[in-house]
Amino acid sequence: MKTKIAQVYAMEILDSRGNPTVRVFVGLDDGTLAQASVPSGASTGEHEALELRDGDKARFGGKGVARAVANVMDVIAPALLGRDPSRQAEIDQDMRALDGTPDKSKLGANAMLGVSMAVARAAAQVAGLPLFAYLGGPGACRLPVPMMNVINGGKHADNSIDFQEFMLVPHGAPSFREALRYGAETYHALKGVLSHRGLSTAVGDEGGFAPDLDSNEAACELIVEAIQAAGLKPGEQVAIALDPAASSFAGNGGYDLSKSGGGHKTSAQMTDLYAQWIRSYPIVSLEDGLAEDDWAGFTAHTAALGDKVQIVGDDIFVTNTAFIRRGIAERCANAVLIKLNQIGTVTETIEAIDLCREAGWRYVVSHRSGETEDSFIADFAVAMGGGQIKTGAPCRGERVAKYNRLLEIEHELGRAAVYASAYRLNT
Ligand SMILES: C=C(OP(=O)(O)O)C(=O)O
Ligand SMILES: [Mg+2]
Repeated sequence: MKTKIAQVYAMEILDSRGNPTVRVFVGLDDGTLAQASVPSGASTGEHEALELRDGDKARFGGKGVARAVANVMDVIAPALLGRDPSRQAEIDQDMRALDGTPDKSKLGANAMLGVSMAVARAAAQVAGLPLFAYLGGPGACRLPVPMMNVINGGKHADNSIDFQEFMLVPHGAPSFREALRYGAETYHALKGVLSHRGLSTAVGDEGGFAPDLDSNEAACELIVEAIQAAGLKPGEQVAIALDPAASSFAGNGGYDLSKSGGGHKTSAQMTDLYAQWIRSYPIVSLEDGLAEDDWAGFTAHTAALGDKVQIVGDDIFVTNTAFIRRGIAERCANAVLIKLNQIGTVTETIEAIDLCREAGWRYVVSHRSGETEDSFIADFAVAMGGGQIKTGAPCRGERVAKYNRLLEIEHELGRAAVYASAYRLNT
């Protein structure tokens, strides 16, 4: 007899910014208990599925998630009791039908995703498999190259940098374990480089340093210096990825680099700026170099830069197949940032990834700037086999939880583990 869902329970917990978020427990009739916690973004795309918040100023300034929690227990739970947890796609479909809105605004994407992830974990436990193997099958052996955010700006830090994320990409390492070491050692070297120049080593939301710099470009220079100071080779062992998160500084028909005093730029001027940087620094990936509604700009941007670096769309696609499909038709990018809570169920996230695979696009499984200790995305990245994960600096518990889980998975896979060291965008 199949194991059945016997209990679905939710509670309000805190995320890494001290804001409330949803944790869901799914209990089965054989005593299995699984849980999952939902992350939360700050530089959110306009078309993301809705994160339901209470709006009651007396609790957490309106950011409470009591309504989402109640939706799990009062609306979703009764519909799932007695169901087989391995029927993930059906369960996700039924939750969507219960919600009935295009943006999940009735039940809340935070309520639905918590249930969706906890159901997957419960089913994996029943199958006697680690989550990555349950979701990815026997071929799930590829450890992702991490994108490690070591300098934070934009909406993630109160400093003078417009661009949100400057990341290390240790693509030249022989294994995930070594990649993590390259990243951690470069992170520590960067702290030394900053201190030596009298710059702040305080950190932003994702654990990267958040100094006040004279220009955005100075961040690339500091990172190259840090890679060398760590005894590693820039471009060969460790490269750079950028997420300017340009929607957050779009304005006046262009882009306002006002945090750094960099003036106003048109879409074409932004692309020229990136082209210059790509010539000067070992950059392999550029995410959201333009704003979410600048579709024509993205097409030109990809035509100009897409054969040199990976062009990743985050806010423009919001892990939504409708937007990704348009992006493929208009050649707006060559990769998609994948965030489970942008779309709100595990099944729809896998559909977005399937679309990328069909188009020959890459995909990067990603955390949010507001995270919890839940390491679901580590297993998910291995299961989906895309070979890339973005999950912050190699410090702060909520980021390190994902890296440490990837170390466990690599250990568990043993000789079968493959690090995507073939990741070479320029060849
Ligand atoms: C992780 C990101 O930030 P947030 O979670 O704030 O959207 C991002 O923009 O890629
Ligand atoms: Mg982004």
